Amino acid sequence: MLYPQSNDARLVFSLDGVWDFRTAGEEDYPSEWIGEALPDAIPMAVPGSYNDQNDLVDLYETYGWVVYQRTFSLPARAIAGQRVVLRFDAATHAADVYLNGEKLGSHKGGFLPFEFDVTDALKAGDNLLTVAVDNRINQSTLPIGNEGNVAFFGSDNAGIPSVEAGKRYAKPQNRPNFDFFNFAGLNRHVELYTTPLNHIADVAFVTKSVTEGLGESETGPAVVGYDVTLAGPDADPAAVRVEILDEFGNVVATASGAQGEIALEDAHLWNPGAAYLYAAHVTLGEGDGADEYEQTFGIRTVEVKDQQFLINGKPFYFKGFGKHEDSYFHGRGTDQLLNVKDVSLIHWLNANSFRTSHYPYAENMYDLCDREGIVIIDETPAVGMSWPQYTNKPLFEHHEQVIKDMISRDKNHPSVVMWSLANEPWYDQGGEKSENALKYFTPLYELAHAEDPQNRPVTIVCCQNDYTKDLVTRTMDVVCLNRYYGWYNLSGDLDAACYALNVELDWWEKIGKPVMFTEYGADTMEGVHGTHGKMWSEEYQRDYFARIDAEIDKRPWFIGEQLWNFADFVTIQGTMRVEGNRKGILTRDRQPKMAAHFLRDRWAAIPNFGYKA
Ligand SMILES: CCCCCC[C@@H]1NC[C@@H](O)[C@H](O)[C@H]1C(=O)O
Repeated sequence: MLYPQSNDARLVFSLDGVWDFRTAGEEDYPSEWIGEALPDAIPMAVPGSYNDQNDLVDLYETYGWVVYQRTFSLPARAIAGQRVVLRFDAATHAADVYLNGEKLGSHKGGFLPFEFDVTDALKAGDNLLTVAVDNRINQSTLPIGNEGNVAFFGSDNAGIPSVEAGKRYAKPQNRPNFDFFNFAGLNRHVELYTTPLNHIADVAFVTKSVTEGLGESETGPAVVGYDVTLAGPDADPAAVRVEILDEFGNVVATASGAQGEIALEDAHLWNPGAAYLYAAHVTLGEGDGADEYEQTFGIRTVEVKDQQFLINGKPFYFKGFGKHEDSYFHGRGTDQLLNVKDVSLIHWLNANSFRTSHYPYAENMYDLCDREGIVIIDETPAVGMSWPQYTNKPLFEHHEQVIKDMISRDKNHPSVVMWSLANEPWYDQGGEKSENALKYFTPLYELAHAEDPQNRPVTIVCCQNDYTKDLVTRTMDVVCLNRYYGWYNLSGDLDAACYALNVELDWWEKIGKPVMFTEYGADTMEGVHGTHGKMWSEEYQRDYFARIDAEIDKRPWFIGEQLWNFADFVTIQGTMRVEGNRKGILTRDRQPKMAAHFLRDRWAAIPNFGYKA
């Protein structure tokens, strides 16, 4: 799905700003709100989660529907004869969309874009846009919500009559089976855009070959494949032209036709830490009615081979973290200033990568990472899964759609090097053997490979299950481990933690796949210290990474360290969370804890390539 773009053939009208807003409740929203002005509305900024934007109404505890509304008008001369499309970069978690009282449609899933052709639904003058958004999560949504139970890390004394009576009495509420606050609403940009009737519907770029071994500033022959998808009553593939522009805007190659291959003699490769972006200027037809779209792309290859993760044929070492889209006031809302600041902090830390834990992030961040040479593991919102899900067919079908939509949206980003199907699906306990999980995830693994024109590696991020019984993780292209030796187990004892880690790594060595950490860490309250740093102190977090890293350095097939987390972030309230999860090496307002300085020095000495070669 192409991102909206203004150019000689297209216009974009942003609908960001302050909308009208009402909470509606868990059952439904009043039908009279659909086509009339919202009564007693409060202001609500878009993009942004609604949860933190108002202190008169407790929006933190909202459960069910809220309704956003605004009017807009478009210049008739600007849209005459054009398609007009209404696009939501995301609406969390489900949305019903109405224009001038007529339902345009609905969308399920809170982290990927969806759009409606509104060409025939628009009227002259003011148009009334009403969007109902439902924040409920359950056993059939991604992410997973508990039903009639407690949230992940929630506290309980099940079975005690009074406690059970209290749980029955409690008002209906979301019980996330995941460890981040369920920020919701129109978290991302909303826009209208135009295209000609015959238009470019999608473009895909694939690096077919490069000159391997090129130094980061060297050039050499490369071949790029392209595929332009058209739409419209008489869109003609023979009318497609492609110009490839280098970073200075010089045309370095041209092609015609909707599909083909382009050979570049002096190609600059996209490398971690040394990004090089080309722009493909795609046109359909000429003169009035012509369409055009400019798509950036990078020339690079990605491959798993001999227990190494190769980018442009060189063994890459992941240095970085899991992150969240999470910030004061904005909640999970797109905050491009924070994206720019976080990228600067990734550079300051001498890191080179992150995982989009635990959902696809806003496109703006991937664009930034493309130009800054930061590597991304792109993850679906499948977090909190367990044995009830592996036989849930409607959920499986939703999961398939999410994978297709995520790959369709992100396929051209050179920064994206691997797809993560899920975070920490739970396998054992409860009697579920992971055979059901294997039957659930194997088709999704194959789907991700099939959907991706670049056929990137596919993984699943595994939780601290019994790895000897985990039939799924070992089938992935890369073994991604979330491990907390010295925190959730062997707590405070880093000697025992390192011993246990090595027992497990000895086991993985026999599996013969590349292995990396996608989570490891310790909750840390900034300002808590000790000469013999105990848990929650800054010294303990630093010592934790120093000791664990010394162990993984001994394993040549251990290809990366993405710790948990880049920064502190908000979760549900609970006995194990102090204003959220404190495993950040930065505070939520992005100030470094002691471990950040340790890691900055460690990572300065670890090259992007060849660390273990
Ligand atoms: C036994 C519990 C295992 C929890 C594994 C650790 C969790 N992984 C997923 C993340 O979203 C959580 O924030 C992290 C944690 O709790 O800090």
